Amino acid sequence: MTVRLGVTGATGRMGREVLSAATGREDCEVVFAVNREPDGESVEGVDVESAGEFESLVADREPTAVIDFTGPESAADYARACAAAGVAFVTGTTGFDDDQYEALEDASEDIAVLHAPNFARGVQALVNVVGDAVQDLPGYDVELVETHHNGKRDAPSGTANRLLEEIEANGEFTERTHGREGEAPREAGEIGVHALRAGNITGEHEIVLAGNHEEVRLTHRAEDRGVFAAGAVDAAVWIAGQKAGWYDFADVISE
Ligand SMILES: NC(=O)C1=CN([C@@H]2O[C@H](COP(=O)(O)OP(=O)(O)OC[C@H]3O[C@@H](n4cnc5c(N)ncnc54)[C@H](OP(=O)(O)O)[C@@H]3O)[C@@H](O)[C@H]2O)C=CC1
Ligand SMILES: O=C(O)C1=N[C@H](C(=O)O)C[C@H](O)C1
Repeated sequence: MTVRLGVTGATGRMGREVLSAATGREDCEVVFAVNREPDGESVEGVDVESAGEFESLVADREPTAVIDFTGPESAADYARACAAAGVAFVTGTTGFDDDQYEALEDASEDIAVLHAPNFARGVQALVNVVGDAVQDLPGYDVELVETHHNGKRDAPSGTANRLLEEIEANGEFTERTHGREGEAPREAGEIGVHALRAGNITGEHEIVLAGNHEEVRLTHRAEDRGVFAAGAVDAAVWIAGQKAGWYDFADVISE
């Protein structure tokens, strides 16, 4: 079966990569792409249409799934529109507030919704191991450093927040310290969280565990945005066969 894809945020950094990844595959077809202000542009041979046309494009072109990399407010709106139209929704957008995230969760009652703050397979592996590392090293200090390009809006990154959930799962760490300044020494139960924004860096996440005169560093470095786009297209192809519900990238990888 060929999966019919709609793409939002088509002229953005990730939208362009998604179009490049999707148009190079035989198991999917891009049936439309939209951006907020497209300016008559085409990306990878796909005409980019106005976001205002989204609902009529969905009705006319009948996508199986929509892939979204826009911003939290628009992703929540697209989730609602996809739910109304019965179209599966895959989003890699990060930086949601509680209400926006709830809109995605509500949509998953009617359609298949998959949200992943990071579509790199290596990040999923990091998510899988970080909790074990914390568990195996009780009493060690843990700090997280994430580094991204200077155009990124949200901090800490969505991936950092996901990793922090894993680190906090066993209850040893209860307080996030964002950045660090002043005179007080580090306290037990504290995780330092540091966001760097510089140049064109695609995305790096490092967890430092230190104690007992030793240190462990777990690092993921994305070398190219194509890795995220490939994962998002894999997710959209996978979700085409799924019933309404909430999914994450681990569900895609585990099959
Ligand atoms: N899960 C993952 O693996 C990854 C997630 N991300 C996340 O994806 C999101 C996008 O990142 P990135 O591509 O770098 O950001 P960009 O700012 O480069 O791209 C976002 C695009 O969405 C467009 N846009 C904004 N609002 C709408 C709307 N209502 N309808 C259609 N298009 C809209 C923007 O248009 P305009 O410029 O005109 O506003 C822009 O072209 C971020 O939240 C980021 O954190 C990024 C990389 C990987
Ligand atoms: O905005 C980005 O670029 C990225 N955002 C995601 C995040 O917030 O975790 C994933 C990746 O690190 C790139």
